[in-house]
Amino acid sequence: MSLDETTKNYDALIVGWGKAGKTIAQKLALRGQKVALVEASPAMYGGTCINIACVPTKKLIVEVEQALAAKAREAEASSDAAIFAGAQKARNALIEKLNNANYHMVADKGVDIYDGTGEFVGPKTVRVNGEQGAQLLTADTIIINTGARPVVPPIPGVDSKRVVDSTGIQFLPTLPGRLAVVGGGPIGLEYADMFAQLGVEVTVIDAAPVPFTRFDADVASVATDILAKHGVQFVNGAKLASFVESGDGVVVNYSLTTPAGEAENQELAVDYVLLAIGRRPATDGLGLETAGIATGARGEVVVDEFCRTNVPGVFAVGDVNGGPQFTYISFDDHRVVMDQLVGSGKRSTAGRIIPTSTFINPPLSTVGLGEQAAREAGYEVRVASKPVAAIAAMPRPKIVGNPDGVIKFVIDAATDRILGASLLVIDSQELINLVALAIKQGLTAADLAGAIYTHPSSSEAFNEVLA
Ligand SMILES: Cc1cc2nc3c(=O)[nH]c(=O)nc-3n(C[C@H](O)[C@H](O)[C@H](O)COP(=O)(O)OP(=O)(O)OC[C@H]3O[C@@H](n4cnc5c(N)ncnc54)[C@H](O)[C@@H]3O)c2cc1C
Ligand SMILES: NC(=O)c1ccc[n+]([C@@H]2O[C@H](COP(=O)([O-])OP(=O)(O)OC[C@H]3O[C@@H](n4cnc5c(N)ncnc54)[C@H](O)[C@@H]3O)[C@@H](O)[C@H]2O)c1
Repeated sequence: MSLDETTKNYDALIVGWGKAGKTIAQKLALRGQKVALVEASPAMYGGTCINIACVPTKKLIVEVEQALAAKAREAEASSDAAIFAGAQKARNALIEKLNNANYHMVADKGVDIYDGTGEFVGPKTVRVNGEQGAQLLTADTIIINTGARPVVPPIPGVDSKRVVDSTGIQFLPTLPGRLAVVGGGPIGLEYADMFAQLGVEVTVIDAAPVPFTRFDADVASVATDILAKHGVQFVNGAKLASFVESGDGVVVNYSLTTPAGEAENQELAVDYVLLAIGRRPATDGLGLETAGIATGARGEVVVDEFCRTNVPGVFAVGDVNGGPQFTYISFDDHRVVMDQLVGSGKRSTAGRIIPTSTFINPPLSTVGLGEQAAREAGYEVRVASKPVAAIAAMPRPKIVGNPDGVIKFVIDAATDRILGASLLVIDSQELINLVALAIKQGLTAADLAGAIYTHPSSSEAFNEVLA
């Protein structure tokens, strides 16, 4: 949209092209409402997930895995660098298409799109600061959907061009020989595993005491071994000090604590550093104070279980409201807000069962309570667990050539109800959704064990593990 000096009024205004916001924009426009969407950058039409996060990272991972599998079969092997370059090319082609498709998905439904950063200048007034100038917009309903940004620690050398974030690493000019991944969360682990499988010397440096620290210890140990087998090295309990560029590389300086409690300085020379130590709600510069919209300690917009801020008519959805940072949570936030705007107003974020998948190879997926957490919650716990390679009733991992991993269920011994699961196995990004539904419906281990599954599939593991 071109910008002019008069204030434009809308029924609904969405600030930031996130998953929730773009879905709400389309639905309200189809209902005949006058809707505007403000996005800081055309390169981000469609939001973080499709442009720089979930989709491009999984495209890179899949391309690399498929090319490596082909390479293992071929007599004439392509180089790892060529495989990486091919994966980048495929990634770029896909993302360009999706960015364009996302633009049309919204614009073609009659939503007015404004290029520029949105900034509140009053409780119900947003100024778009664009290249062409400023534009004032008002609306009865305003939805903040600005996502999150990488956390950047205030340490020397952090602005080096050899220190890249989860976006920068997708555009490395060549495959590095040595990579330090600072942060062993999902971003760090997914990239670490992919680059290690490409023959890169990868070291994950994390502040947490052990790798996969948020998972059950036995599952974490199997996952750590698999990544170690792929070539990933882990440094845990690290305190980051600085990055120093040196020649064609960069040195990571950090310290470890000795058993005597003393700090021991360490350094690691690499070609690049991927910095992935978390993402913070993107509220800087949004003018929330001017609008009187409350924020919390991490900068998140404070909302209730209906995604409502303290200002009537203003909602915050997705990463910016400080909830779990997943695209599907943003999608669910959209359902909550739509129910407020045009439904019964009853749907809320309370009581969500939230599965997760970390796309290492094989993927590690979880839902519900871990073993320790279940015990701490007072349950008498039964654990049903089996290494994937030992599950006779599930030949699929052997068919596809990846029998690594473990399947573990945490069950309430008193009722036989499923409390949680950790699935480190091929296809777990699909299986975990079935388990999440089972937990939501209060199903028992016997229900899942007794179900009929197709063959050869991955879900038939449940016949055996839960028997
Ligand atoms: C590398 C990576 C991999 C990930 N992988 C997965 C995955 O596999 N599965 C998964 O579920 N989640 C994954 N995530 C998390 C997921 O990407 C986010 O949770 C999700 O995209 C958040 O969506 P959102 O609706 O909050 O907003 P976003 O999609 O983040 O959109 C926010 C938009 O607002 C714009 N914006 C910001 N400030 C302003 C402003 N002031 N004015 C106008 N526009 C503004 C931004 O440019 C952006 O386009 C990943 C994240 C990263 C970084
Ligand atoms: N597959 C998926 O669903 C997927 C994939 C990628 C990202 N995401 C989402 O994006 C979010 C952000 O991911 P992330 O991996 O950046 O963050 P994270 O918060 O999940 O993990 C950050 C890691 O960095 C470590 N860390 C924090 N400060 C540190 C420091 N100063 N020095 C060393 N280590 C430090 C933490 O111990 C932790 O292991 C995730 O929480 C997740 O919700 C999801």
